[in-house]
Amino acid sequence: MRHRWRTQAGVAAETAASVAEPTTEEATVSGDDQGEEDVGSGGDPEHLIIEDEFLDSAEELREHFDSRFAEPRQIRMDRFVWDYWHVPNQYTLIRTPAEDFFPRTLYESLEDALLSYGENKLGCRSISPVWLSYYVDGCSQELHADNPHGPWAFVLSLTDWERRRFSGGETMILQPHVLDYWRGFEARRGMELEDLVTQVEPDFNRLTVFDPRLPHGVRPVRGTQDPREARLVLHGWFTEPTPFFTGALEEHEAVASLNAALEPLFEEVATFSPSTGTTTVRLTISGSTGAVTDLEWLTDTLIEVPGGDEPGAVRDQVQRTIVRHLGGATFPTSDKGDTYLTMPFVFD
Ligand SMILES: O=C(O)CCC(=O)C(=O)O
Ligand SMILES: [Fe+2]
Repeated sequence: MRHRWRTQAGVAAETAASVAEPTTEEATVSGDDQGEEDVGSGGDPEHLIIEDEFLDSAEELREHFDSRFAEPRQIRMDRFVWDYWHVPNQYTLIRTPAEDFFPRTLYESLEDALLSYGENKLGCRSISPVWLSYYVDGCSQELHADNPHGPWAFVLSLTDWERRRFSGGETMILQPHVLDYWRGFEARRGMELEDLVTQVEPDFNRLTVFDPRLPHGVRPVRGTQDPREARLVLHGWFTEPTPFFTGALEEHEAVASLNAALEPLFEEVATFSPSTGTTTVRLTISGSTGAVTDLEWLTDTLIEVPGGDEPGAVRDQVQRTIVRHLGGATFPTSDKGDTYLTMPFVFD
């Protein structure tokens, strides 16, 4: 769920909206009262984002993979690039670095698309090296959490899911309520797999982006031994959450104003009960006034660490504080137009 907040000047960020998710709610604020009743990203944290039809070159990547396996009897040096990765009772799959496997321009089309998605939607400026992995009969990933890897994991499927001849292969992600099991426990209600894990089918060209702190895995694949019929995915992590400017102002022109707003913001947030996760907002900075005219919540995985002084309050406090300090910031003006700042806040 994404909400949007606007200053009184109320200039709609139509250009920003074209690169951002559609918003579901807006709140107009007036004067000094910054509409604080309505400012949050709203609701619960969001741990899963699905983008279908992600990549223009997905078919070409798939064709390249198929061509390398087209003649099983033919010995070519480029066959010998695969790592059979087996950690007993944990990971079994066949993988290779995507950068080495694909022709350069094709790989760059993938990398460019992931990098610009990470910057625009998540505030992450980098990606880990991308793996290309296939899953034949017996392959799976048991539940695990990739905590140090980055705020978001991604899986881009090149699997011909509609025509698959295997079972399993869904990405499974533990549902957040399972990690807080006793709070919502209902003694009379049974639970099965679908109540405990979210399963995401790797449709062809679907980008699944998820919070890798949640225990997750890949359901065991059964039924094919042929790589051309396998579950086939590109996967890795979005990393380096840092501010990202597009539009009129260059980073070096805006960074002093940003830091002036961030300093008191961080001081205030440091007094709150601990929380963990990443919240990313996008600001629209008016070229003519230097004021912030729009603040949009892009992603939000913030979880309150249990045991704090004021249970349930921290997400709200953090969001209000971000809005108050960043919404009130003033940047240099620019006759080149507006500037958009994607700003991730990492709490750990
Ligand atoms: O392929 C997937 O669906 C998940 C991949 C994953 O969790 C990982 O590589 O760590
Ligand atoms: Fe993982």
